[in-house]
Amino acid sequence: VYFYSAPDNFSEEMLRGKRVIVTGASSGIGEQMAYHLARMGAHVLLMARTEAKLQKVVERCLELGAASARFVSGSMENTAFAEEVVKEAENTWGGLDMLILNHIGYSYFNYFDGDVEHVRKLLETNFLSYVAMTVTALPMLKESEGSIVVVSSVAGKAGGPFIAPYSATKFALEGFFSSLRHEFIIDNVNVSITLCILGFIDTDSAMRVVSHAIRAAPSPKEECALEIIRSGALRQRELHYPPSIVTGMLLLPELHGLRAKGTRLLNKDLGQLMQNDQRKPQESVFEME
Ligand SMILES: NC(=O)C1=CN([C@@H]2O[C@H](COP(=O)(O)OP(=O)(O)OC[C@H]3O[C@@H](n4cnc5c(N)ncnc54)[C@H](OP(=O)(O)O)[C@@H]3O)[C@@H](O)[C@H]2O)C=CC1
Ligand SMILES: CC(C)CCC[C@@H](C)[C@H]1CC[C@H]2[C@@H]3C(=O)C=C4C[C@@H](O)CC[C@]4(C)[C@H]3CC[C@]12C
Repeated sequence: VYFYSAPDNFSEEMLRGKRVIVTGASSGIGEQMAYHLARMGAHVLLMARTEAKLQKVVERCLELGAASARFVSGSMENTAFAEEVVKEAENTWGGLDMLILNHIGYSYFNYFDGDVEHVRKLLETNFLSYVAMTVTALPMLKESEGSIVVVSSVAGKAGGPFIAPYSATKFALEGFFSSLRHEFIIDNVNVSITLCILGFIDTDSAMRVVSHAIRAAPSPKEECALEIIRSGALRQRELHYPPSIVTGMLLLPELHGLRAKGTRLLNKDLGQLMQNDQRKPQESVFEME
């Protein structure tokens, strides 16, 4: 009750002149965060693999009023690149105020196919690179008493069907960063850690992967991006977006008791989805509304 009634004293001025890294900023929620930060007058360093897309996002950021905007392209499958991105911030700004960790590698939405290498690669991209960036950025963040923002998901709080590898990487983030937060408190390290628990958001990639299988209406990526920045600036421990996911999460123990409900999938759509697989969807898993 205290958490949700905490005073909302956010002002966009809080981001003016701040030096912010946004990962996975070439599309989706990361791209929208870059635009909000630009409008607020922050310095932004954007990261993703596709240079052509990043170039366009940087141009738009400059039009919107960013104090400065630049990008580094490369893949976060490689932790050496994670360190390189933070070094770039050090070289250009000599410091850092906010590290927004948002990128993810490609996930399929289907029965776990037994591909252990895919799980390893996803853990490297979605989890280990977050750890590597945090380690390299920590001296600068301690100096500025800055913030780390970690973008996670409802799938990082509860298991659901068809997202086993992805869900594992998001659970790993929760374990690592909530443990680190305790250490910061013990050591009086004034660096905030905000974990963002998101529900279904209308980004192109999410819509491509699951819109045919999930009936729930997705929430808008623009508003989602703003809420992430706001919660980071306010140094909140967790963000839940959209707010409706809180009810779902409070009910989780009950849902588990009834066998993993909560995802409202149409059996009809699911049948279609699984056609390639020649397997029948297990109706019982998806019956509850
Ligand atoms: N959309 C949703 O429904 C939900 C999203 N989330 C979380 O929100 C965050 C953003 O998701 P969303 O905006 O939908 O995702 P997108 O797929 O739109 O964006 C992912 C970003 O990561 C980049 N990326 C992909 N692979 C790599 C890689 N190997 N190395 C570096 N960058 C990479 C992509 O650019 P490029 O391809 O150019 O590298 C892109 O900029 C994620 O953390 C996700 O888990 C959580 C819950 C729900
Ligand atoms: C457990 C219940 C209370 C609520 C379940 C809500 C379900 C429907 C929501 C919660 C988290 C969502 C997934 C997510 O986090 C990120 C991605 C990656 C993206 O590239 C493709 C879409 C995907 C798989 C989302 C699919 C929809 C999910 C499972």
